[in-house]
Amino acid sequence: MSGRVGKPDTSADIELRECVSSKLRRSFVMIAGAGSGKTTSLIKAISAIIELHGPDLRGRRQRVACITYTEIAAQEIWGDVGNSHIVHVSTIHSFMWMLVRPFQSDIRRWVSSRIQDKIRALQEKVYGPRVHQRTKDKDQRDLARLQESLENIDRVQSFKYGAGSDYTKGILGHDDVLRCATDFLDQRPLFRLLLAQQFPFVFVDESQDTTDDVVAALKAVAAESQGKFCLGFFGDPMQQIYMTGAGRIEAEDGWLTITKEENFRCPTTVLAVANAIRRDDDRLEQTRGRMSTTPEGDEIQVAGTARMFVLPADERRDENIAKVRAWVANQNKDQAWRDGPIKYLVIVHRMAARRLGFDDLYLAMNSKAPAAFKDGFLDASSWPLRPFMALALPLAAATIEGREFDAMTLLRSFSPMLARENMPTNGISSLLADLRQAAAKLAELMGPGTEATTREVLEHMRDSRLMALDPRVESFLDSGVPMPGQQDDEQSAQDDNEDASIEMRAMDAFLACKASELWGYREYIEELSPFSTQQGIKGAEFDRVLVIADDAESSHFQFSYDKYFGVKGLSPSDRKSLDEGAETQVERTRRLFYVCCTRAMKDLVVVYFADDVENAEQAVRAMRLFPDDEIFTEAAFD
Ligand SMILES: Nc1ncnc2c1ncn2[C@@H]1O[C@H](COP(=O)(O)OP(=O)(O)OP(=O)(O)O)[C@@H](O)[C@H]1O
Repeated sequence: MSGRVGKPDTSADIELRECVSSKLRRSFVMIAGAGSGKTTSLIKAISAIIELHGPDLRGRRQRVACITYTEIAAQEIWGDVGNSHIVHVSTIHSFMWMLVRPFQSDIRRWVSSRIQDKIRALQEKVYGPRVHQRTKDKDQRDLARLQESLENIDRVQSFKYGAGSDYTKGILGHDDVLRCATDFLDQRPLFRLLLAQQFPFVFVDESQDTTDDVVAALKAVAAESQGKFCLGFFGDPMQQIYMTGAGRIEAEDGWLTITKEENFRCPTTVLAVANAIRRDDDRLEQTRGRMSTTPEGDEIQVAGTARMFVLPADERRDENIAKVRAWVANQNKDQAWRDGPIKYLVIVHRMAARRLGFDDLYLAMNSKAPAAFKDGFLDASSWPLRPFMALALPLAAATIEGREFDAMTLLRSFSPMLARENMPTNGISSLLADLRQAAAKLAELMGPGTEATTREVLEHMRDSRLMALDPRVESFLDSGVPMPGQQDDEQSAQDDNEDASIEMRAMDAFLACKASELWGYREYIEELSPFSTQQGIKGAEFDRVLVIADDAESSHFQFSYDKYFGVKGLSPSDRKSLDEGAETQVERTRRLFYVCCTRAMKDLVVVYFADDVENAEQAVRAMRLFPDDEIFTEAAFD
């Protein structure tokens, strides 16, 4: 077990232990700031449950459910609780799928009605005057496909959860799984009872980004099984990153609200910045800060450093970042700042994309692309990317590196040719030879430095049946390469605000990208590069953090550092949002900035690239987030 279980108890840990140990179990909400040890408390509570109720739970074949945000976090927490089989740690999607999976005939009914809804939506769709015929043709093909799926749904033997929904093949995608499970929980008392009986303890980490529907569904379970079921949400509304997140979750009657005052992660200088950022939001103020132990055994506060640079948003960005690093290395007498491991947090990938060679891919999936593409680009979950992440890249790598066993394992998982129902009784060796040849061709197409496009790779995967593609991908492959003038132009896509046109434009750009760009993208996504997205570092911590605030290098509609720092005024649409009581880019950027700054365990440097440095410097000083003498411009390098 890692050190988290062994951390000293806080008063919150004691309250939590009471919730889980008493005969009448109590649900709770733990709301606390960054680095306050929420995940640590969660792990300690699970360990307490194993200790107190382990044999009882085993006897009744019951388990503790712990829901986390990513598979990586799930593995870490499971390791922290000693890989105990009484604990089921997973993402919300995997958890929900585990619950619904046994109810295959109910799933079939649900899928039928979902297809009918989609058919109705397409039939009732009204097109703007500028939408191109190609978009309408694509919708007609999608409609025909859905109608065919509906006719064939009874032939599906069993439904599975997979990447990208494909109903005819019995695959439910991420969205479907959540919708299906929350519908079941909402409409079926028996389903709620079953959840409570199988999992008398359900804990949700990073609960601020759990959707309202999931929160409501779990609360409904708790309401019906009071005393026997313990539901716990661990979260911080200030760390909500996704627009679909529930934010602050309110405790219900009889629930306990647990708070934690301290921050155990950040040194005092960084903690002061964190508290200042929150001053403009919920005013939560954390105490203590990171401690270290002297050789004499005394605990002392770690000061660390927190600095901000305002630099010109010009072509010298890279050069200036190198200067900042060298300057901090000298000031801190810490060589690592010059050439050692530091973590760059970039708002979106543009900056990383340029440096890692996936600029076209970045533009296709971000510039004027549908919101779902942009969001899904951040964690590689968007459907056009999935065939590459799941199969094309790992299979090409295994083939190039001669890892036969890995290549075969991938083919077994993905190729419909090797599915049990398609296996020939004889002639397997020629089938395998065909697949090997197809894998070799894929490696050739994907190889670094080749000119093949993502379209060519996807067509090859489809034609050689290396993988059953998502029908949405197939639909775009079938639409063919746009002829000059055939593409819905940017302006018309925007004017009509037509999702279908925007999606088609983005897909045309995506399918024209060089497939080899995906290697750099994967390196980035898998955190093999020093860059991380500001959205992707939930729960993480690093010694040295460099946050890059740069609106020009991003095209993300959700965030604007210029507006947050007060350099740019609110737009009419921001004002409209404010009038309607909705949030603006300012609140969202503030939360993102908070998450970033609070990852630092030692040193924090924020570099803000601004068009008008003088004006930006004044605005930043006026915000009083950093002490006056810790805000610098290029003059510091002289
Ligand atoms: N009781 C404690 N005593 C000392 N250190 C602790 C304690 N609880 C947590 N820590 C340390 O504080 C750091 C932050 O803990 P943890 O990741 O659990 O916080 P968190 O609230 O989940 O953070 P965030 O919301 O920012 O992701 C970790 O390095 C952890 O080891």
